[in-house]
Amino acid sequence: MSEDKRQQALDYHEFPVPGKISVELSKPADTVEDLALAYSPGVAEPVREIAQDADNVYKYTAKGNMVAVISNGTAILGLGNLGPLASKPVMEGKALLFKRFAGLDSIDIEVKHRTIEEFVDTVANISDTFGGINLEDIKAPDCFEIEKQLIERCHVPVFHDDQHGTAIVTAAGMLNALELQGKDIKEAVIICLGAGAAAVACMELLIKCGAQREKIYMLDRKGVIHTRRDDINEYKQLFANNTDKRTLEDVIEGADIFLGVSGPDLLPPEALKLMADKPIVFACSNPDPEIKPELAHEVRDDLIMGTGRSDYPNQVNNVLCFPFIFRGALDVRASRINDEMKLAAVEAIRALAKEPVPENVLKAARVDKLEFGQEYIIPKPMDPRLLPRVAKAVAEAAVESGVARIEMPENYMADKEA
Ligand SMILES: NC(=O)C1=CN([C@@H]2O[C@H](COP(=O)(O)OP(=O)(O)OC[C@H]3O[C@@H](n4cnc5c(N)ncnc54)[C@H](OP(=O)(O)O)[C@@H]3O)[C@@H](O)[C@H]2O)C=CC1
Ligand SMILES: CC(=O)C(=O)O
Ligand SMILES: [Mg+2]
Repeated sequence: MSEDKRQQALDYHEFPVPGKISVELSKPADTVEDLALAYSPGVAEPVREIAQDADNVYKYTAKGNMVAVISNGTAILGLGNLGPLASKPVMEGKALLFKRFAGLDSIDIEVKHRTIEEFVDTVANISDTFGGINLEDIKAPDCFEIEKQLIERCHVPVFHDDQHGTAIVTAAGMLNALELQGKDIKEAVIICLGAGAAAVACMELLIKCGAQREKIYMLDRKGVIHTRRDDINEYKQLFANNTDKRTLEDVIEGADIFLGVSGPDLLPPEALKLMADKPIVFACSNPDPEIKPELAHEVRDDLIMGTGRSDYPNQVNNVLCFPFIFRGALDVRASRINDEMKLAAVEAIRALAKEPVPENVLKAARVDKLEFGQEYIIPKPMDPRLLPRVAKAVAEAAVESGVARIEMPENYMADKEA
């Protein structure tokens, strides 16, 4: 990032007030009458109602529209384990996106802890306060155990965004990119650089979309994950390939897909040259991708390229999912976010990229034209149609799969479709 842009980013966060979120009141609190309703004595009435029937909490408090963004700062974007406090700007950023794109109130919570048990206890003990829990930037393999335990213990949806939000958006973009490149997911040879939270979830969801496990080569810092390695955890084990290939260069020759969910500049241009015709490269590490798009386009003119960033075409980033999947889940009070809801989100995101793009989206994206093709495989985050399309698809899937605790609201999202 240039010095100029760096300062701009710091100023954005510092001025006119520090940070990116604040709390606003939804009720008047000006007069003695207002205060007698908002606080003592009036507040005792909803207290009594909730004590009698816990469901009344959705009627009388902000719970039903509130998501907690919770991190321990152990895998902050691709910057690594920089601790809970340093993760705060990212978590405030996620809260900003929840509000901006889905109207959901959101608060960031950064947890200092020693053991997985301590983290899980902390989150489980406060979870009833919120309509949903969005876990963020927690490193693998801890994230898998943490999410599993929290799903068991919490009464509201728990969703590790780096796993499932990333996987949903990757699958949506990948299916479109494969279609454009004329390739079949069942035949595709897939290289996944990174073997953590995002990698494991992305590969599992691509398999649900038709990818063949044996055609996937996953790599961590030590190279290819293969069946003769004895240093891999149970999650990497699921992707141990029975192969003699050991390095990125070994596996990438003739591959159709490269997904980077690892770190900056880890895909050398020489390796990209080895890929099959019409390759797909999603270099999703933030803020710095596994290969810069300029460099990738220099060595290949037949590729479809995506990154996690806002300032290049094809932003493959979980922002296209998490605001909307929570919106849909909360609006039907889903008890969990299941595979049916995830696959519904994939299809809804994917389908939107094939529709004509409205003028206001072009304006916000600072482009003259966007048309389904190499440079536009996935919607822009500021596309207002994402909210009604994805939230509705998710809510309907929740109802149909039996995890919704209330019925589909009448004319759900109709006003947002205009
Ligand atoms: N665009 C998007 O929407 C998203 C992008 N990401 C990006 O994906 C990356 C990983 O995030 P996440 O999965 O949450 O983090 P994790 O900490 O869970 O996993 C990181 C993985 O990257 C691997 N890795 C790191 N450096 C190298 C290297 N030099 N060579 C090979 N593998 C390497 C690690 O290997 P090992 O297991 O050996 O330590 C580990 O498997 C980050 O850059 C993040 O920004 C994540 C989520 C969403
Ligand atoms: C986008 C995101 O969540 C990440 O890079 O971690
Ligand atoms: Mg993240």
